[in-house]
Amino acid sequence: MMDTAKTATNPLIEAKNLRIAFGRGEAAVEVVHGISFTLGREKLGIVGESGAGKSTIGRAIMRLSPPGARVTADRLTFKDVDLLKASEKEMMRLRGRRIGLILQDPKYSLNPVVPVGEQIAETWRLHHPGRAGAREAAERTLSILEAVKIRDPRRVAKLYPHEISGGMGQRVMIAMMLIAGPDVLIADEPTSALDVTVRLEVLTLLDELIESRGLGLILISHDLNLVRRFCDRVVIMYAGRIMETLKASELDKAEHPYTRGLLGSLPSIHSEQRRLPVLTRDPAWLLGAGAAR
Ligand SMILES: Nc1ncnc2c1ncn2[C@@H]1O[C@H](COP(=O)(O)OP(=O)(O)OP(=O)(O)O)[C@@H](O)[C@H]1O
Repeated sequence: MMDTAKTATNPLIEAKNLRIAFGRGEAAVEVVHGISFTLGREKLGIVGESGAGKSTIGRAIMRLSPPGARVTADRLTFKDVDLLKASEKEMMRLRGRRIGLILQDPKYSLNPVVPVGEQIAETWRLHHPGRAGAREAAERTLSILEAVKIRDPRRVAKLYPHEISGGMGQRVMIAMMLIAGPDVLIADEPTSALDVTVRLEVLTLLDELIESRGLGLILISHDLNLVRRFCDRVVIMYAGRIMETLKASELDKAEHPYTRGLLGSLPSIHSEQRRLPVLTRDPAWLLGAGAAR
């Protein structure tokens, strides 16, 4: 599948033949098998079952792969920065500042002993060292809390992470990522821990912020239904390979058997007739069916 002109001309992130393996020498196991995709100023979903390699890809882009991981690619870039070759100092500037990461549970990302407002203000100061005034940081914090639609931001800013709900925690995380002024957000199952109503609220907010600020979003999820609703394009992954890349609006027309299987697993009045295919063989056989790399 060809990329749209929007993403092909000026990608924010480009991965070409990205491979990720864990372990060394003969014991090395490749879990991402040479995948390629681009991200423009758009919402790109990466969907697949557990173990497909989605989170591993997100971490490789941030260069936060665990020790023992080997990441290689013909190209892995953020704008003109080579993410495989950039110095650690450059990566520290990129992370948080230009590429924000939102994980499933804000409890693991927030410092439990610091009020949330202070953590957001600290992020602002870290990324704007020349303008480090405490007053400006506090004002920016209140205005970003308002932007993520937190009511009574002055009160909330003083709360500790354990005093806020899961949905509020994700709003705080989004605020903390946005205050740095990034180009790209990577959200890895950002709403999986939330109940349905709050999930929709948080995704709608994320959607509005991405659109109004013209950012690129990679939304990593096992939930095709959610991704098709919020994303412009969808990368369908299975066992470390991209089966197919499609516009979300074209998902219904997908011909690839794996995508059709995933679609079939969505609840419908005919759901008893629609089953996920059981993939017992190497998924390479599926690649013949019109898959993008
Ligand atoms: N640190 C690691 N060491 C060895 N193998 C790993 C490591 N991290 C991930 N893997 C393996 O890489 C593969 C991809 O895992 P990954 O977490 O990226 O999948 P995922 O699609 O994000 O799944 P989930 O939705 O369950 O998070 C899996 O087979 C997993 O066991």
